Amino acid sequence: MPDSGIDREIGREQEYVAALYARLDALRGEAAGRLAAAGDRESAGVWQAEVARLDAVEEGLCFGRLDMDDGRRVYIGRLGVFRSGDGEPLLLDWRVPVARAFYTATAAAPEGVRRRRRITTRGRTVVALDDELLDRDGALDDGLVGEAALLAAVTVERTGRMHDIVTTLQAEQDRIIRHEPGGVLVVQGGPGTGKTAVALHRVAYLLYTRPHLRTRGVLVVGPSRIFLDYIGQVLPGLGENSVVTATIGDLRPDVEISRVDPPGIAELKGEAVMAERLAAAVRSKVRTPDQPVYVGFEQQVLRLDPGDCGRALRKAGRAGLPHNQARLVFQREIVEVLTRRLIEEMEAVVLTGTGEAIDGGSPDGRLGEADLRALAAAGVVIEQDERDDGPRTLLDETDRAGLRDSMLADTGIRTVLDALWPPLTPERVVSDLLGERADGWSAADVPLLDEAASLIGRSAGRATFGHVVVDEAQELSEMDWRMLMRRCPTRSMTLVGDLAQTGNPAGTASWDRVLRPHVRDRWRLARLTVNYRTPSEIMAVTADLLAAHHPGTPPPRSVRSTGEPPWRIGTSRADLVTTVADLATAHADGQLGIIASSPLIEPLAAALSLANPPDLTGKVVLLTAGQAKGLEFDSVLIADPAGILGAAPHGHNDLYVAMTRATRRLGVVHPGPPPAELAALRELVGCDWS
Ligand SMILES: Nc1ncnc2c1ncn2[C@@H]1O[C@H](COP(=O)(O)OP(=O)(O)OP(=O)(O)O)[C@@H](O)[C@H]1O
Repeated sequence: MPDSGIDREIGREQEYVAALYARLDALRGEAAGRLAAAGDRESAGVWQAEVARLDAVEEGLCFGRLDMDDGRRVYIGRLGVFRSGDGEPLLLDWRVPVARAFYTATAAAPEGVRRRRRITTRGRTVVALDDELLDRDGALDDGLVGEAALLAAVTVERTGRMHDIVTTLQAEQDRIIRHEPGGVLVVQGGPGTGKTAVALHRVAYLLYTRPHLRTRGVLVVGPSRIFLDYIGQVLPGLGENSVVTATIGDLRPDVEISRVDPPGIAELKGEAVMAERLAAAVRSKVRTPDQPVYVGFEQQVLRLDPGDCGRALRKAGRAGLPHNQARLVFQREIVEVLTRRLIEEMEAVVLTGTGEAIDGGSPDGRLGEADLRALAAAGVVIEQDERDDGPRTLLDETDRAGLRDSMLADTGIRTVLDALWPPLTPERVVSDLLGERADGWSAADVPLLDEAASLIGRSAGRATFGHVVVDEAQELSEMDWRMLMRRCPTRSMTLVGDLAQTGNPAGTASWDRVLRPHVRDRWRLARLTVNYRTPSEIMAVTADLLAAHHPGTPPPRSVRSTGEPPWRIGTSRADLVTTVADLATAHADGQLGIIASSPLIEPLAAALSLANPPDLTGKVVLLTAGQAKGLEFDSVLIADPAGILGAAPHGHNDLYVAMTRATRRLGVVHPGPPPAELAALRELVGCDWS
């Protein structure tokens, strides 16, 4: 189109977009008015959310237009806007079915679309239009939709905060986002394939199409607080503010994580067998005596036989309740036995009308002092003139209930009951099992405490969710999965991850292995194959690492090349910090992430005056490979790759994570010879990032 034609077209779209913003402003005014007039907290909450939703869509309100074969024309944007009066749709929400073709139509399968137009706005001004005609015969189809806009989006400078990709979602991503919500959907994909982005857009899609999830709740689990901060703006930017985000540790806010487990221990604590051990530990606290137990109550001595205890234990066990609740059943049973015994004793001394003692009662035919005291303790007062009445049942049901309550409140009886079936706390169960002093908990203890809480019945009131999303799902241990499944009774889940990036030794190498115990084979696998982050030059140098440790895992196809091959610089251990610091100081273009082995973090933070824990919005961000999980930077400098490789059993995966965080440039500084996996990298003598 000649320039004047483009300008005219932009002008026309500007008019349309201006009308949309005018309507949006009117809706905002209306919502603000309703909020101000709201009479109760509930309606204030509703209008508050509506105001936030309308505010969130200011940037990029309208980003597309579809011209259909049948002459219809629809505009697509961040939310649905309707004309006042006749309710005619002016803008379609990207989540409605008609809008789907915006993401999936191709020249080969145009889905009734003649033209797809991308509308780029800055503020409220239309600045560019990008048209694709889909009805041309033989048009090239490389699988990418709106390539120019996509490439513009993926090359933009990073800020330390993730943004939504609603304007450039690709077809393979859209399919996952709109996948039906029931059951477990696993999204496996290499680095940079958009797993996080897709998971978050899926949440927005599900909340829009299944409004009941707003009340049931949606939980997004991420690997760290740093990561949750990184993604924190995406859902609000899509108008969704109602989602709970948490790390696995946050699922038990009452547990303070204050220590790190030694190597190997976290792995053991994460194994599913720990659940059996905890259950056995809880069971072992319940004891059947092998001798009769004598219980004193108000100067009466009552006998409990092992058989009595066994019967009560079995009855409590059959109730199928958690330990502390089943304990109450057990106590009731035992107290019932004791009450019966006591009444037998008492009724043995009741007199007949002629003054005879029945049942071999006392020869003088009177209630003994001890009997009277026991009865008085139970609140049963026998008047003087009643004591010699004839044969009768001494205690009615109210008296018996009073007697049972007194027994339950009696410290002596409670001590006996607690010795047989003690009350438990999760902390005690876990520390007894681990044989550790409870001087603080580690992250791997959290699911153990949660398991123990559910075994003993201390999990009432824990939040559950209608849908759960887990990012970096490969990091969860078997015990973490158990804890998470308890938060999602419907088993409606979206799990995204990459088995080649597992860093946690207790994490997984098989989706089937971790999911089968919970959902058998009722889970679906979807794959993402295109890497939008990492250029082909960087992916090429990770090939050896991937092939060595994950043979058979195809690397994702990079969507672009930069012409900037990654490099490495050798140095001595003594010069390592200075070399890295010099390179960081020389870096000027965009955001730099320095990913270092753990022992280097402190000296580097000191040398470069960098925040530790990291500040993701800084020009230079310093972090470990574990902390870098899920994040990205314009440039990445890896310091001490051998240190990262050797620090953990899955060090190769950690190095793979570190190498795939860059959108443009990757440099490696290694003390001594480079690890074999990186030997093929171009070696530089000095570097200024140019
Ligand atoms: N369709 C898209 N349009 C624009 N940008 C995209 C698209 N898909 C992904 N991206 C961008 O690519 C980058 C990587 O996406 P994301 O972090 O979701 O990948 P990931 O698969 O979770 O990566 P990793 O496993 O390495 O953490 C992000 O900057 C994201 O915004």
